[in-house]
Amino acid sequence: KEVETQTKLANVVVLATGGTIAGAGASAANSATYQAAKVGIEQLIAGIPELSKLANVRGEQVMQIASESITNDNLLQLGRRVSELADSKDVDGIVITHGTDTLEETAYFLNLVEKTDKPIIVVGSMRPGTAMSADGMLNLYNAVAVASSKEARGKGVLVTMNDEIQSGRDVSKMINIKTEAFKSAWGPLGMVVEGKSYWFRLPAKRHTMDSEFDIKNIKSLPDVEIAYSYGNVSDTSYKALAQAGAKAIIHAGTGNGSVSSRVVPSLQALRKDGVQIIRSSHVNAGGFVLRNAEQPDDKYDWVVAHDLNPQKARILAMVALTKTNDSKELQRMFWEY
Ligand SMILES: NC(=O)C[C@H](N)C(=O)O
Repeated sequence: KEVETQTKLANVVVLATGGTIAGAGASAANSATYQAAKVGIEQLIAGIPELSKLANVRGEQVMQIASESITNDNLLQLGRRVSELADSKDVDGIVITHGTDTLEETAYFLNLVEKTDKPIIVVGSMRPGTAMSADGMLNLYNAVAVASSKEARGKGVLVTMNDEIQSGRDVSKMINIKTEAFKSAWGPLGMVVEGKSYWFRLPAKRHTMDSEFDIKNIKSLPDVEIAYSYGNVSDTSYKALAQAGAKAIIHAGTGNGSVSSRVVPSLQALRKDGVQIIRSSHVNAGGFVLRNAEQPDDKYDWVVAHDLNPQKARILAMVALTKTNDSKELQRMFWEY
């Protein structure tokens, strides 16, 4: 009986969505030229026999796309399936294989809306499985290792890339050609080595069980768009996005989410018309936008995204707008999540 309990393996479901981890190239030398989303989940799992020592693993192909093409409907579809599995008592952990281009967005979305403390791990690769030194196998092995561990419970949605365990909220694709592509301004939470995880810190922001958002109550996501800022920027894109129906515009600002004097009047006018203006920063290694520091946000009734990069700010804005259109409430959410 004792032996039986000791060797009881966790049940882990791998939900496959495509990406380079399911990619295939013409030759082993093709590490960057290949087609994403080609290989099915059964084949990926069969390629790593060592998984069977970590957990009882089964796969499900939810979609088969390159992650740059993920839509809001795809996010909702995936989120609902994760939620169903998390509610099942036969499932101990969930892994999602995903393209790396928007992996940080999906991971943050799930971190906000999944009401579970079971491990949810999002994983991708930078090289297709057909390439020399492909990174997908080990990344997926690590993801299953973390998903099947008790220590990963209650830590929010996690990402395992390059031997690191990152918070899905903080992590971002910072480099697009190296296998050490994913980093967080605040550092990884831990490491996973030879199938064992080593933890060093915990996420500080609200997530999953402690979140006020629930995928079960989200029918659709509102239109939130991003406008990129730079020297000599004009208001053309901001106005066009609002005209096309954006409920909020994420200002992907320079530096501290600063706003060019050329576009300030237009952003004020858009806010008066009901569009939420959310100031974020597009600096590479981690923006940090403070309220009323670069612009009088109180006076203009704008929101700041704090340390969320523009693409993560879009995710939180969409989810938040399913609950409220009050700018003070939105700002509270941007501080708390
Ligand atoms: N490395 C990758 O997965 C990139 C690919 N374009 C994707 O996001 O699906």
